[in-house]
Amino acid sequence: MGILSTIYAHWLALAIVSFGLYSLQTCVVYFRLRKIKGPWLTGISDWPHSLAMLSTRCHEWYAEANQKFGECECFKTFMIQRRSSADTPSSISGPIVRVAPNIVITSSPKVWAHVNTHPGYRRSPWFYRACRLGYRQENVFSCTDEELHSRKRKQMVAGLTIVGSQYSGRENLEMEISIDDQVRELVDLLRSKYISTQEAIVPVDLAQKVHYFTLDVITSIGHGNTFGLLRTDIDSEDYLKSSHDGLKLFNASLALGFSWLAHAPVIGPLISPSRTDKRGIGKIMDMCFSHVDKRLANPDDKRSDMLASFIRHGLKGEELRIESVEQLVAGTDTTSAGLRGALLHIITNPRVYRKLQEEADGAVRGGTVPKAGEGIITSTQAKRLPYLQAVVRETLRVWPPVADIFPRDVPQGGDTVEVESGESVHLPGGVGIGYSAHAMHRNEEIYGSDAKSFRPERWFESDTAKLTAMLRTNDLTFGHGRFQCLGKVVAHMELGKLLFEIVRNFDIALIDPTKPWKARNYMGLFVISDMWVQVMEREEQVDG
Ligand code: HEM
Repeated sequence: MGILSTIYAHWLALAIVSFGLYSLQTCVVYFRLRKIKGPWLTGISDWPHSLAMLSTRCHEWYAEANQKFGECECFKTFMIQRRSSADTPSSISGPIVRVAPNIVITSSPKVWAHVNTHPGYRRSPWFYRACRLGYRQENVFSCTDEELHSRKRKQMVAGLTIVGSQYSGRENLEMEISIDDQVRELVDLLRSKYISTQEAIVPVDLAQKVHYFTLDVITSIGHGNTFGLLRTDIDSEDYLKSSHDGLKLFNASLALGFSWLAHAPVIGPLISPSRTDKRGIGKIMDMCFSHVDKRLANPDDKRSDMLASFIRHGLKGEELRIESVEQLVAGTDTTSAGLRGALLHIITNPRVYRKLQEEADGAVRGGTVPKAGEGIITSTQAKRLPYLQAVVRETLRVWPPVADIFPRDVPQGGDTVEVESGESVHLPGGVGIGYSAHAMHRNEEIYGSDAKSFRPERWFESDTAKLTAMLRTNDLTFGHGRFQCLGKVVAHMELGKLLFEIVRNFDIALIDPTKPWKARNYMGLFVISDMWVQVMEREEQVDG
């Protein structure tokens, strides 16, 4: 009797055994984390998490989970203390909740810092492998192998920093000049084409122009050549659409559990992004690869940019090519989301807008920054403007530009983590633990009862201990420890310079305040569109 006829003869018995084994496995997985609560079905099924990812609002789902289900047996004392305390905040975020049978998330800065520094935790392959850009090609972000990741970081860190930074790399000498050029391009573009007056409104999609800006910055500091999107004011090659199509596809395949197919033999090479693709990430790859190849073909090129630094530090061949694509993916939607979030909060808060303009005018009058039209504010000057810096911090807090769970696998043998109240929780080995950005950065325990509101003044807190806790938590928006963002210096430079130059030159208002923008979360990155605004020249300009 053949194998098929044997299966046919015993199909019922086989079905019962399979179901029994599946149920047993589900129970075992469920019981490992039974003390940690989560939304309905998350203890036995990945579907609630998958649906949240497909909804493109998973950051909100994570935050709600923390808020509603943070009361687990492990935190009994924590919750009782909070409930009986006189200043009980209206919303308490539970420090650890379950979002899938084998995954928990935390809103505790203490736990998240521990997870990112304690040896043995490693990036969870189910998430990070889905961030590979080509067939089985690791980039620094997708890397789950600790040794390879650490080697890559060492080779790349200098290219993404500047003279006098914490890494003191004298590597990317042209970085600030390149960013200044793009700030100037964006201000000129708004001024030459999109100025509204009291007689006529000229709508402009600020989300799109900001994306042109970040893409031109990255290609300029990265490859020494911009796409020229701001100069031409058109994305004729569909770079934006290509990268967003790619993100959508990555997000859907991860949510539906198919992303592993892209690394499987035979089928993987056929479906992974490739430079021959006409759209998506493949198209972006082709453009980046061409830049790298041109540079390698001309070893006499004396440019001092990110690519030159990567080459000097030993990146070569396919690895160099793929890292140049990764910088583009990591450095555009992230900073774009930060800039758009800042601009939206500024233009919808008249008090904040006015205070920023007053600070800018005062700095011009005091001669500490260049007059409008005579130069772009330097990064050092921007860092000395306290209200501007408070607005940047407050934006990153209330609207963390990168908001996925960034899961790590707990070391084999498990680990015991301690939350802020001092209570300990044991996490079994192999369980994934991620981060709930919106729950952490809007936590009333850390930031006070108005934590959900945009109030830059909170950063002038006089209680030193409270301020220190706030600053430490806020710094986590760029990751932590050995996984911390490599582009933090670049991002801060873009934020400080562009926000200053926009507010000192223009008065901006939304066209339709009931629909400020469309924002969708794909794998933690925000694709934002339709941020229609009117831009007016400022009536009172300071002459200096
Ligand atoms: C406001 C803007 C930005 C935010 C909020 C941000 C946030 C983050 C976060 C949270 C991580 C850590 C992810 C993890 O833990 O797995 C990260 C990693 C990374 N970021 Fe950023 N990022 C920003 C801008 C940039 C820019 C402009 C670049 C490049 C020019 C960049 C390049 C990278 C790279 C290469 C990594 C991977 C580091 C590693 O794996 O060791 N980021 N970023």
